[in-house]
Amino acid sequence: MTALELRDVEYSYRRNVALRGVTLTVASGEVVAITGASGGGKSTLLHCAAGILQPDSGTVRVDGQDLSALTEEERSKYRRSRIGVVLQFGQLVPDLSLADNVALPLLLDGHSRQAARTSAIEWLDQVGVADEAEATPAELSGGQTQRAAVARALITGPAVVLADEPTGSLDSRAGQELLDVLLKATRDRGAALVMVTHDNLIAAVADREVRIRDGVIQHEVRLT
Ligand SMILES: Nc1ncnc2c1ncn2[C@@H]1O[C@H](COP(=O)(O)OP(=O)(O)OP(=O)(O)O)[C@@H](O)[C@H]1O
Repeated sequence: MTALELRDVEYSYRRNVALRGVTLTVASGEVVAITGASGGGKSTLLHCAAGILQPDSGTVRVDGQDLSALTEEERSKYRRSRIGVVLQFGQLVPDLSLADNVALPLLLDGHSRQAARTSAIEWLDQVGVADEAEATPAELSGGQTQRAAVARALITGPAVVLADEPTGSLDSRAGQELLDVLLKATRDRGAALVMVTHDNLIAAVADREVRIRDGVIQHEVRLT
């Protein structure tokens, strides 16, 4: 089943053209690494796929839903439940505990505080930081907070997880561990995983590598 489909997506920052007609289809359960030199358009592609940026033209479908067909309010609700996002760092709310950070998407979707926290603590356990549930991000390592970011991205059961340099702020060992957690969590749930990376480690575990340059997909390599 197709989890994510970008068709002829174009995006410009004022006169700076970042994507020049990108078409990409990712199946449920597939792991795709987006690679390429700096400035090629990797992050812009990810932000369009996440519904954070609206393409100037072309369509983005997540789990069959055309994001541009939704109102802004519908889109943000859809994004929250069907799209998980993991960034390089700094994604968690600094004043909230890990448990409250991870519970947040469920609270915003109207779940009770107790149900949201119970689920958050289960998720923190799955990503290996349940003992740190009541600590705030500043009290923890980069690897621990990134694990919580993975839990927060997955707690709503998204069809697609989009990760922008998820291991970029970590040393190689913590990076490898985070990658293992991210791959397992998405595979267990059959979600598609699309990761932007400079890291060969990530490209090596992906099913497919998509290289982008000057806003165009330069080539795709199936790795498995
Ligand atoms: N907020 C912005 N305003 C104007 N131009 C931007 C903005 N963000 C990105 N760009 C430009 O869009 C193009 C694509 O940038 P993008 O960040 O998507 O590339 P990238 O491949 O992710 O780069 P990097 O690997 O350095 O993160 C570049 O020319 C960049 O300068």
